[in-house]
Amino acid sequence: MQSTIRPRRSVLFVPAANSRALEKSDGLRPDGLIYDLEDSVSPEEKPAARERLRDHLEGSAFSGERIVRINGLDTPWGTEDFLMARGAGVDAILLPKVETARVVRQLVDALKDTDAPDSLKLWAMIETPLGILDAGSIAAEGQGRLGALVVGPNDIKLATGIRPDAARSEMLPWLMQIVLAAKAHGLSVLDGIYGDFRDTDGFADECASARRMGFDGKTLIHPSQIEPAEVAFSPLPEAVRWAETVIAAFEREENQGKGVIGLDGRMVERLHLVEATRLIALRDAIAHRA
Ligand SMILES: CC(C)(COP(=O)(O)OP(=O)(O)OC[C@H]1O[C@@H](n2cnc3c(N)ncnc32)[C@H](O)[C@@H]1OP(=O)(O)O)[C@@H](O)C(=O)NCCC(=O)NCCSC(=O)C[C@H](O)C(=O)O
Ligand SMILES: [Mg+2]
Repeated sequence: MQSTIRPRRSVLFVPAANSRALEKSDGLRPDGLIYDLEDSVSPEEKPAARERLRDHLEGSAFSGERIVRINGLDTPWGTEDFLMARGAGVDAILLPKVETARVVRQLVDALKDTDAPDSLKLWAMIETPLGILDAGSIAAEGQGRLGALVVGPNDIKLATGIRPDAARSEMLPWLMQIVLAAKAHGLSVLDGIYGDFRDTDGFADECASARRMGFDGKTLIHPSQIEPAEVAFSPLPEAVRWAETVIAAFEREENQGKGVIGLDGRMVERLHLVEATRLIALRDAIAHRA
């Protein structure tokens, strides 16, 4: 299990080929930024984008979580991207199109015996049929290095040919499989992007459904999506009140040592105390975000 809660409600992709977007990202306040070297960067731009990103990261003022999405290791750019990201002082390296546990193991090993800090995590995008089928083994292979699974809906659509409805009904079993794989191994899990960035109602609906499914947050493509994502994935005031009540009830002298109590006409067990404590920790982590 993760020892500290880190809010990952809003994690914005920033194309490393776009110097204006890089500059702009420094002044934004999502929980995290994913600097992208993969799909938003054309093959011709890849080497220059990597150098631009290296320079940017050196002087970046962004205080949230910083992640670099590299190209796949089976591409001409993946290894150099990985080496650059490893030395750039970021929080995580996001691997695209992860299909096997072997790839995770390879990169976990590549970080051993280097000066990469233990705090440097790997994140894995699950966005192909094989990746979805093997999500459990991928999540299991992290050896403490893997921090999160991230859904890639565009690649899933490309690889499968599905045309999901607005509620993503056709995709739900796959999304839930990814959520389950992450939860089974104590990883964060982030929902994929919502491409129609002017459709605010559609975005809000998708965030709400992602939250119900158990996602910790959503990856984003546009600054306008940050605030609605944070609203959707923050603890609701009534949930905070419930959590405080549960914690206070279990602290009462008469409830010491009890596994189950009645509270306002409802059964409350110690597992609810775990849930309440986690919720308060998330609320506090959000409040204390740098
Ligand atoms: C989608 C965009 C190309 C739209 O850009 P644009 O038309 O310029 O939008 P706006 O004019 O509304 O932008 C307003 C200002 O905001 C800045 N901006 C826009 N997007 C970003 C961003 N992501 N990060 C930082 N800043 C951003 C603009 O520069 C404007 O600033 P100003 O000049 O001051 O007015 C664009 O939003 C974009 O490129 N988004 C990210 C695209 C991306 O990274 N794609 C790859 C990741 S998603 C993916 O790969 C899917 C996944 O793998 C899967 O399989 O599903
Ligand atoms: Mg993708």
